Amino acid sequence: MASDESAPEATTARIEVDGVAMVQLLGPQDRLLRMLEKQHPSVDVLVRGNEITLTGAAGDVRAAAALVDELVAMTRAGHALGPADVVQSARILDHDGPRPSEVLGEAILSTRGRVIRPKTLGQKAYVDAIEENTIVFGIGPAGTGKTYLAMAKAVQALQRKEVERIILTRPAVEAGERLGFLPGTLTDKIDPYLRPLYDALNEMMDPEIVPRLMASGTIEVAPLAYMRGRTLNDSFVVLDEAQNTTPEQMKMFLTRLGFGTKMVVTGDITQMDLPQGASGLRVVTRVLDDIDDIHFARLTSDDVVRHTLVGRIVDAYSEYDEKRTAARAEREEAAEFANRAERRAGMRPGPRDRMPRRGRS
Ligand SMILES: Nc1ncnc2c1ncn2[C@@H]1O[C@H](COP(=O)(O)OP(=O)(O)OP(=O)(O)O)[C@@H](O)[C@H]1O
Repeated sequence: MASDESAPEATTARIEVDGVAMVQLLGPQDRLLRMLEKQHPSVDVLVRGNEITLTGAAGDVRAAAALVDELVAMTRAGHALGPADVVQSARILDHDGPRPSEVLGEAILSTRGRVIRPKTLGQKAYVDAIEENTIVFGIGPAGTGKTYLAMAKAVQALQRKEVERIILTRPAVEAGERLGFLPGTLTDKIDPYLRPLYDALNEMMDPEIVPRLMASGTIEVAPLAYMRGRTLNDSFVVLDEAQNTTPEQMKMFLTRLGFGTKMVVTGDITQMDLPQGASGLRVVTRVLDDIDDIHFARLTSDDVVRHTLVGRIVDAYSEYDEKRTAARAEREEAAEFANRAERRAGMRPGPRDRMPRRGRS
């Protein structure tokens, strides 16, 4: 509960924290408190017992108090807060829309003593879209949790018995389609490409269960070429690194959809490994733009949950790419203009060009 005492130059808000251990709220060695101060550097934060006093300009104090209230609500709901939660909560409060505790509070999976939750607004929208649609495309830069959250939703669906199987697939650009796999030797050959999917699975499930579920076919990790000719029923299917599919592969994959199946396709259009030609992911965004039950979730540098520098690296590259694209468009336009001028200079006007256009059909 916060109370205001207005002074001419500064406002003070006092927040009594009930029902929450202060160490959970402020973190070991006050790490979360330091993070809180970083979000609102102009506000003085004083903690005495279970009372937090915030002093500073009225607007800043109000924002800091709203942040504290949200952190208290999340802690009270059993959310073990980390520094990223403080940063993300402050960001979410900057937007009109759902409250941080609504965005960051959803538990997708509890596994090995950890709870997997969305960590940003974009991740929450992505997870909600997966819940609500049959086919979801998660498109955005590296490190935004596209694969991780798709897999968490897959494991959740299996645990809730909404599906019978999980299928994880990737286009194996360098080997998969060219080597020609034999089922018996699959694991040996595909490991390097599918390794990240195994690793994420092992983070989300008891590592002892994973081989058992794979042996029984409940979980299948296979190159995209293995989907050809099949109908995928009662499954949760994740196609990862979809920027490396050709348009034909993407169509082949999407048309495998059977009853009771959900598909999540993840990719980053800026990270294509294909030597040439169009990306199936780029094409599909235009082809399936406006179909009910198919959703395109866009993640951005704001959703990067790796080191905060990764978000800035992503932005810097986007800016560089935009400049290059603009420069290329300018060059093409100049060349086209020069071409046209040359054509005009080289061509004597014909009789049709001198004739008035009106009346021609
Ligand atoms: N909500 C989350 N909770 C916990 N960890 C997360 C979350 N989102 C992402 N991560 C972490 O970030 C890492 C990167 O996520 P992920 O591999 O899904 O990114 P991506 O968007 O698919 O990027 P890439 O294109 O590089 O694969 C994951 O391995 C995971 O450790």
